[in-house]
Amino acid sequence: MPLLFTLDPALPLFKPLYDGLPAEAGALEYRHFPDGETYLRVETPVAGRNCILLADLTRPDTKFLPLQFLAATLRELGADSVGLVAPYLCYMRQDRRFQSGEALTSRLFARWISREVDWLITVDPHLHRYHSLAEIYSVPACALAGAPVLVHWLTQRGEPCLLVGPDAESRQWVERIAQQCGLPFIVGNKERRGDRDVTVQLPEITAEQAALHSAVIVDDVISSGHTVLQTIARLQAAGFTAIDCLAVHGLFAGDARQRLLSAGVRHLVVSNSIPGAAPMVDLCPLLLQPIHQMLADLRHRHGA
Ligand SMILES: O=P(O)(O)OC[C@H]1O[C@H](OP(=O)(O)OP(=O)(O)O)[C@H](O)[C@@H]1O
Repeated sequence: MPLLFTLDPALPLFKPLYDGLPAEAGALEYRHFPDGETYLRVETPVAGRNCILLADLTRPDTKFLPLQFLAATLRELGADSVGLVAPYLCYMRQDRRFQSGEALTSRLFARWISREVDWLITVDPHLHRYHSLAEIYSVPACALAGAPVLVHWLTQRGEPCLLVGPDAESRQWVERIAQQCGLPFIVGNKERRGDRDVTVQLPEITAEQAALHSAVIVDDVISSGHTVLQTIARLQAAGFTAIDCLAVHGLFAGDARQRLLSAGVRHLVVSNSIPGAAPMVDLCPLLLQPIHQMLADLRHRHGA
């Protein structure tokens, strides 16, 4: 049976994964010395075992080094393999040098992760200018689509609505979700001038679409919230009175969540990829089979 480790047992996906895999929970002592450096001790014997690390990679600059220590220590202690389940994969948006001299952090981060683990599973990792994680990750890396759980939420809600993708990139998931739910959709056009400076334009809304009065904005990530705020403003100007927002990853930088609610979002729903206060849809059913598959592939590669 594999061992499931995490540096943060309060992660919303830890217990569902532990219950669903099945796996044995790996015990750790993890704390910080008074100067802030990490102390880590692996308490469960790991020699000859397959280890799965569940990690929250939001604000990765403080979380990545402890994760590296853990992965490297598991290997030093004889683990057969170390796999990473990072439902939200950080450092995917700097996917090219937009200006000369910029650090290509997506590629550098991928190189470091690929050194530490045998495989990676994540959900909707902002594959925009990259088409596959294999372009930057040198270990088997599986990018799952969160769409099925979003479809499930929309289907259960059962309210006719217009689905709205804020930008060209969102077409890939909005179109698929709309087809599966039998709902109409539109896709906007976004111009980003800075971290918190975006403009979203929506195509002309037909009388039939406007008559729905209800819209659901669908996106992969909410960070500063400005993409969604712009989209809300355009929808309100078009007469929509019930606006919901459905996203896979709710980063909610700063006061983004409050700003969205103040702007009039009725339901703000994200997945349990990231701990937070928003209502959540559960990614666990998506993750279980791919984790089994990664472990089976490993056994196959090792000739077991
Ligand atoms: O909440 P926000 O701060 O607005 O960020 C969230 C938005 O950012 C991402 O797209 P991005 O603008 O990075 O698209 P790009 O890949 O085209 O640059 C993402 O797909 C969201 O639409």
